[in-house]
Amino acid sequence: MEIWDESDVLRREIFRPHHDIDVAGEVESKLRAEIDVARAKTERLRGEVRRLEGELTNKSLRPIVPEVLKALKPYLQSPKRVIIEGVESLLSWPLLTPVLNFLRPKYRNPFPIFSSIIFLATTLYINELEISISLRHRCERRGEEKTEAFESKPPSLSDTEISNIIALMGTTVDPSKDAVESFPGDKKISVVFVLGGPGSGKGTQCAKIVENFGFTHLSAGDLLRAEIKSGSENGTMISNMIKEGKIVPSEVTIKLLQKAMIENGNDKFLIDGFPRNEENRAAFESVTKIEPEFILFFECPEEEMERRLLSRNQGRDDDNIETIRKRFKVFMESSMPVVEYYDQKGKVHKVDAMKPVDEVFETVKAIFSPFNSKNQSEYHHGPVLYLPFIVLCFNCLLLSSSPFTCNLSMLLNKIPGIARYSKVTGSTDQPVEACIP
Ligand SMILES: Nc1ncnc2c1ncn2[C@@H]1O[C@H](COP(=O)(O)OP(=O)(O)O)[C@@H](O)[C@H]1O
Ligand SMILES: O=c1ccn([C@@H]2O[C@H](COP(=O)(O)OP(=O)(O)O)[C@@H](O)[C@H]2O)c(=O)[nH]1
Repeated sequence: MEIWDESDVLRREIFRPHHDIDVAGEVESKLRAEIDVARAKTERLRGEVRRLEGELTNKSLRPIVPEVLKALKPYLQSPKRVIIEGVESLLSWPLLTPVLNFLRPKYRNPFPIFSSIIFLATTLYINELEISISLRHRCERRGEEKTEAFESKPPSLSDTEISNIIALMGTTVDPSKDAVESFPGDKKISVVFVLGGPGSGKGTQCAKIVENFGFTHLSAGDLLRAEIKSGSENGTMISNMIKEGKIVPSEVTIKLLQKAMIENGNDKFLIDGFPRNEENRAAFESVTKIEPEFILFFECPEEEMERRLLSRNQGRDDDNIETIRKRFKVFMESSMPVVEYYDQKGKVHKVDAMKPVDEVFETVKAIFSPFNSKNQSEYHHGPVLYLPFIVLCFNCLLLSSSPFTCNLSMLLNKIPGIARYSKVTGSTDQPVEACIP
């Protein structure tokens, strides 16, 4: 706590003498924005670090040290923490342990390997930060845009890198917490992924498919926006990612999709706007064990999508020109590979989304025809749904025929309350006693 409070002093001590750089002000606020985005992930990774801390004392885990180093990078995304932990690690670095032992006889470092790793990771991170900051200063001197210079070497990992690390770490989701039930084993779930650039008309066509083919529409973007509104602990992180047009970590989106599917209970789902990258796709398939029936892919030029998004008027934070351009870039770089993956498997149905809404739906209808229309599917279920009613009618018929009435009366008479009712009202044609052999 003492070290944390003195972080500003420490930061100045570390950066100023060597690099003549003031990390306060604009650079720091940029870093803080990055920290906000990374906070949720960092929380989870911190748990992992604690687990690894214990496990690293076991010699058999030493070969994974380079991987642990990599995994620690996002944990060190906060410069404050980097410095504080750097200093802490330095103090507990094994080479210094004898000195410290001499100075403070009670001092013992229980995790020498882990401390070394933290120290190395810290050094690496500070180097990266240093490069980024000096790059910014050089560009500033040349009169270039400050933000561009900064963004050219952000001191954080990309989404894909973070996702890879999360995948590498394996257990970032605590199974005891927020566990999602699995699908009922006997139920065959059909899933269609609806993909296309932002504003290509996915949501519009999904609404029509729901009306005509009895599917349930799950928009990953809508689920994420609902999660923000619900005040969940991931809300700020999701909101920042959406504002930046970035892809929310798979574990968050998949958990929301899986929950919505289980709660809904239907067996046919349109999943709109997901998977958005290869990692989303692989994680969904491995978590849910569901392979999509096919992919409905809306092709639309960027100028048209841009025009549509700017006139969408749904009050969305990300429908502004700056974020729209970022979303287009993410779509081309991260989402198109998913379409290509399924295309190679012969699962993609491409639809020209430039046409008017109804014409687009004509093409969509032809693709969905094997799924039967909603009415037909209700018809198939008809006899099952009406079974109780049919049985009731059948019973009424039986009551009106005397031999059956007799048998039925015999049965009813064995139930005291009903027997009395039957005798008193004389609801059968013959006296009840006469029927008993
Ligand atoms: N075929 C179309 N022609 C013209 N405008 C369309 C068409 N399809 C959708 N739109 C409009 O474009 C905007 C974006 O459509 P939407 O379905 O929300 O896209 P997405 O879900 O792919 O982001 C909406 O305002 C919608 O009314
Ligand atoms: O699986 C998903 C779906 C959406 N998003 C985020 O939600 C935003 C809006 O997505 P949506 O599908 O609602 O809108 P679209 O971009 O298709 O117009 C995206 O830019 C992403 O930031 C995400 O991270 N993962």
